[in-house]
Formats: sequence, structure tokens, C-alpha cells
Amino acid sequence: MSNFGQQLKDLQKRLDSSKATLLFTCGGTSGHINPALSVAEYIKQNYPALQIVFVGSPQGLERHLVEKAGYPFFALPARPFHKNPTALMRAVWTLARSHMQARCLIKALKPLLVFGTGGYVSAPLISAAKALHIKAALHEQNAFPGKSNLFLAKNIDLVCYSFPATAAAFSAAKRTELTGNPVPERFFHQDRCQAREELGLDQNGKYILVVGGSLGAKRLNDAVFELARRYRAARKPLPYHIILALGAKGSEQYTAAVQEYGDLIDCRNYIYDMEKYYAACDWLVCRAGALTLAEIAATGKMAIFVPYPYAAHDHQTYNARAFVEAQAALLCPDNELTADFLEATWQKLAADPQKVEQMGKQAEKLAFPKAAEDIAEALIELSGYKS
Ligand SMILES: CC(=O)N[C@H]1[C@@H](OP(=O)(O)OP(=O)(O)OC[C@H]2O[C@@H](n3ccc(=O)[nH]c3=O)[C@H](O)[C@@H]2O)O[C@H](CO)[C@@H](O)[C@@H]1O
Repeated sequence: MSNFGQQLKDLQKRLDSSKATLLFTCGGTSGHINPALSVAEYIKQNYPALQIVFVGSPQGLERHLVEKAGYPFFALPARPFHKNPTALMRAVWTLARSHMQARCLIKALKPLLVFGTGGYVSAPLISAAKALHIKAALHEQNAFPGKSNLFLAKNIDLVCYSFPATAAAFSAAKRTELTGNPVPERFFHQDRCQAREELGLDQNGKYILVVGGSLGAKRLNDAVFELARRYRAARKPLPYHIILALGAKGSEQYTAAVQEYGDLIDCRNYIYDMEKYYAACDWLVCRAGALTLAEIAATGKMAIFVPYPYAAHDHQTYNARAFVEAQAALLCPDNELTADFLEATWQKLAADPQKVEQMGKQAEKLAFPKAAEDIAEALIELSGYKS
């Protein structure tokens, strides 16, 4: 039996035939997976007669996170497109195979709808759903939609989007809804004093959280270590605390720096309770991934965004601008983020705590506390499901 056939057989054994099924796609970063999981969680709790199957690519982080959250995962053989002609041909062939397998999967499971939240499998699955006249919906996390979502949105039943300015891009969809990006409830109920106490931090200290998205950011890490090097050379302690999340990818390359400057900088490979760190810090220096922005809004913090310059269509700059225009954040282009910049900003912001607080309050106004519920309810309505 083929790998596809075996996977399908295993999945069917696991599914409850008395329940209706929804198919969700998910991508390979936390920014893609977390929103889909939040929506799935809402549906699981409020619509127990429905079951959700996640579809993703076999190589990414998604299988691990989805299975850890207790949902079935089905892998389709999708790959990214490359400029290299051989890799491109392979990607086109894989896409075609993936589309055929998506059709078989849909015919076998008869889902009420297919919901695309990103990832390489979104295109084959949504296009297969459209071809088979199954209801289809998308969620766009970023302020500037990717090519794939723009293409798939044509004539789709529903697009949920996250930044007001994105609406116009989806005019070819049958219906659009501004829902925001889902953030777990716990992010909305944090208290700074309590968070500092729980994390063992000084109630009167100044804390700057530096975080480069789920994978980390070399530019941010290097600027922080350069700052530490200067203070060490001057034999002075830093006048503020820096908590640096090095990132899940590549933290080994900083082992020597962590050993050398670990007494000046609080270094972590990956932070698992981000909500507490957001709450405890005075402000952040971070990439402008969609989920990071949504979480910052939920915790009402001021941030200095350093958009990842190689993100598709520079979408992180568009994300950041939405906050900068609302006077909720500052923007620093990647090539200007240096130790000097960190030092100068520290001096400016430490002298103006009201500004920091005011920007945090502006950020709070950009939060979407009901995003998961709004997306889930829009999907349920679209699916025609009656409880
Ligand atoms: C490099 C790139 O193209 N990244 C994209 C990717 O997001 P990517 O996953 O890189 O970044 P996001 O900001 O969207 O999400 C990061 C997530 O990781 C969590 N986190 C991070 C560090 C840590 O130590 N602990 C931790 O839990 C954050 O709390 C957040 O939930 O998909 C997002 C959504 O489409 C896009 O906006 C980003 O541009």
C-alpha cells in the first residue's frame, strides 16, 4: 500500500465516524501554527460533535506541534518553490501530486469545509476543495498577503484577515471578515508585578526583552552581545537588564558568547511562557512577525520593531507600520539595529517613561481578544453545521 493509502487508513481508524470533519492546513512556523490551533481549540470546546484534521508538509515543525496538541495530522508532499530549475521542476511535480492526493483525501473524509492558515499545503488543499465544490476559507495573518493567499482568495467563500488595511487585497473573495490573529487567553490577563515575582525579577529594575521570532534573529543577538562586549571592556555593569531569546534555530553558535557574557545578559534559547516575559519587561526589541504583534497588543507593550528584511514581500515592515502609524511602536530597519542604536534608545526611553506607557496603551487598542472565536464562528456558519 502507498504511503498515502496507509496514512489515510490510519487516519480513518482514528476518526470518529459519527462526527463531521473540518480540514485545517498549517504552516511550518509558530506564526502559522498557533492561530490555527487556537481556532481548533475553540471549536473542540464549543462544538464537540465536530473533529478537526490538520494537513501539513512532512518536513516542518507542524507535525510535532499539532500532534502535541492532540489533533490528527495528515502529511501531503508539498515543497517551497526555488529559482533553481531542477528544484523548481521538482516543486511543480510535488504540487501536482499534492493536489491529486488532496482531492482523494477530501473525497474520503467528506469534510464540511477546508480552512487554510498557511503553509505549502494550503494551495493544493484549497484548490482541490474548490474543484470539488467544498466550502473553503482562508486566514491571512499578515498586513501584506502572500502571493499564494491572493491567488487562492479569488472566488473563495471566506477570507478572515488581521489588519484593517488588508481588506482591499481580498476584494475577489465572496466574503471577508476582519478577525485579527488569535492569541491565547492567558496573554490578556498578565500583571507586571506578579510576572516579575514569578520570574524572580527585580520589581524596580528596567528590563528590555529582545526576541527575534520563533527562530531567533542573528542581527538582534549580535547587537546585544556587542553591547555586552563594550560594557565588559569598560568594566561597567549594564544600567538595565536585557533578556535575550536567542531562538530555537542556531542557538549553538552563541555558546561561547553566552559563556562570556552570561553574567551581563540573561540569555535563553527559547522562552516557553512568553506572556510572562512580555508582561514583566518595560519594552521589547523584536522582529515583526504577525503573532508577535498580536501578543504585544494583547499584553499592551511598547516595542521597537526590526522587521526581518527577507520576509516575502517585506511583509514584516507592513505589519510593523500598522503599529507605528497607531503610535504603538517604533520601527528600526534591520541594517540600523546596532549596539549604538540599543544604547541610544535606552537613554531616550528611560528618560520618558510616560511615552513608553502611552505607546503600550496604544498597542492594547490594536488587540483582537475574540479573534479565535470570531474565526471559528465564521467557519461554523460557512460550514452550514447546526448543533
Ligand atoms: C521569518 C518569517 O517569515 N516569519 C513569519 C512567520 O512567523 P514566525 O513564527 O517566525 O513569527 P511570529 O512572530 O508570527 O510568531 C512567533 C511566535 O513564537 C513565539 N516565541 C518566540 C520566541 C521564543 O523564545 N518563544 C516563543 O514562544 C512567540 O510568542 C510567537 O507566538 O509567520 C508569521 C505569520 O504568517 C509571519 O508574520 C512572519 O513574518
